[in-house]
Amino acid sequence: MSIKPESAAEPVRPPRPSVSGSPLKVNVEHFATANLPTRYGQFRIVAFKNDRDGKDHVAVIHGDVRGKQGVLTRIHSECLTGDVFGSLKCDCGPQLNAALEEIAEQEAGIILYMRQEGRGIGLANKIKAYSLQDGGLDTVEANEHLGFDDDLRDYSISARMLELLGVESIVLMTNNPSKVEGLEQAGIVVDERRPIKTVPNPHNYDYLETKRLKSGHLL
Ligand SMILES: Nc1nc2c(ncn2[C@@H]2O[C@H](COP(=O)(O)OP(=O)(O)OP(=O)(O)O)[C@@H](O)[C@H]2O)c(=O)[nH]1
Ligand SMILES: [Zn+2]
Repeated sequence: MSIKPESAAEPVRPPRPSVSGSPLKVNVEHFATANLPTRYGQFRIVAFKNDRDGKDHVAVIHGDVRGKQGVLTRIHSECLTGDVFGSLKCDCGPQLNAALEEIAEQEAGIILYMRQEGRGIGLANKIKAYSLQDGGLDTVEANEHLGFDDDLRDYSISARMLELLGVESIVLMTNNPSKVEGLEQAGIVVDERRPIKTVPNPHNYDYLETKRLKSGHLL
């Protein structure tokens, strides 16, 4: 039986990107578009294929974004535990809800849902990192203990997706300055960063504090 990286027992290193280096060369293609009525409002969902990570990334779009400037945009990294199961260990679920709500109120806006689970280390490795955090390590130390950098994400695929959607510039909903930097390095015009606020809880307080102190998040 072949074991894919995300289910491997030992950490498997994804290709080293990233934000601080030159943007990766990647071909991204539109694959399919469909209507997506949601409890937040009417969206369209666009699926893309790329030749780099083999993952199906999607854009969830409200209104007409082509040719527009200052399009309100959220680039959300997949978090199965937070987005689907309502985990209180992170702020991902509330951030995704807030972004969908806010974008549905705009004339036009985009959520890129990027399959960069665990800041790029994959689901199984993230759970391994969680088990180390159960033992007292923080989120950065746990990644390092497993032999990964804190953040393996690259924003080249996101940038190509935005180009294919035809947006001229974006307002990015994020607290993470390296996301802005990564997108700009990949050629996207970011007019403005808009903070995305959630209410901390006792389970994610230390995690958010580590992101602020060690990862430079503007919380
Ligand atoms: N490796 C690892 N990944 C985590 C952990 N907690 C959450 N994640 C992942 O982190 C990603 C979200 O990254 P964050 O740093 O919270 O936020 P961000 O997307 O960089 O910044 P914002 O735009 O402000 O939300 C998701 O892919 C989660 O699965 C953890 O303890 N370890
Ligand atoms: Zn999360």
